[in-house]
Amino acid sequence: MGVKHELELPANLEPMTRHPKVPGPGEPMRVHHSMCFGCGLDAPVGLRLNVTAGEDFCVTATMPVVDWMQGGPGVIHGGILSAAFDEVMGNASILIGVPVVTVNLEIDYAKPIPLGSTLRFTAEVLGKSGRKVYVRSQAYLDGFEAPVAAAYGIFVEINLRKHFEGYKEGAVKAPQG
Ligand SMILES: CCCCCCCCCCCC(=O)SCCNC(=O)CCNC(=O)[C@H](O)C(C)(C)COP(=O)(O)OP(=O)(O)OC[C@H]1O[C@@H](n2cnc3c(N)ncnc32)[C@H](O)[C@@H]1OP(=O)(O)O
Repeated sequence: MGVKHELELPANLEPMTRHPKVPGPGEPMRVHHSMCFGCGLDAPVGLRLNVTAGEDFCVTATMPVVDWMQGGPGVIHGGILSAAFDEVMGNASILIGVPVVTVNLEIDYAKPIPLGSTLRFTAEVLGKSGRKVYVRSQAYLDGFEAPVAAAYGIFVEINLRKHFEGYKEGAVKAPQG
């Protein structure tokens, strides 16, 4: 069995528009925090995902599968792949201009993913309903036509300032200089 889930979407999806200030197709998405495990370049350990804006509500990303990501011998840890999907899908949500956090993630792992390979991700926002944003992502490896893994995520719109109130004091800061 490969990728088998389909996300059940509500009937009352709302029309979406791409935010006018997000990067254009082919341009890199902005790093939302330099110490973010998913995309930050100052994070001591992190995925350092490079996400590129696509057309409409789509993004793409690539991720080299390096040794510290190992789970089973010679293959990626499922949690690392899940974190990568989370980051890529979160970036797709940015295209509609809504600050979100993840509330639900579902992953299909269809093939073992070897260390030394490079994963290619696609993600697209499928729709928005109230505060909920529905996103799908797929991961590909050279040599396989079908996705080697896939994910569905539900993200919920937040008030950015209020959501992180009380946590920011404990935030890890980027090293200076
Ligand atoms: C950082 C910005 C930069 C953007 C950065 C982008 C890239 C970063 C990507 C990584 C993102 C992450 O990992 S974020 C980190 C992991 N996630 C979190 O820490 C989130 C923790 N959860 C929460 O703080 C809370 O659950 C909230 C604030 C998200 C929601 O709480 P709330 O405000 O009280 O709202 P609530 O009524 O509960 O939920 C709102 C709607 O969502 C639905 N809902 C709630 N939970 C679920 C669920 N598990 N599955 C399905 N649906 C759910 C509810 O039914 C409701 O639907 P209805 O009744 O309205 O129909």
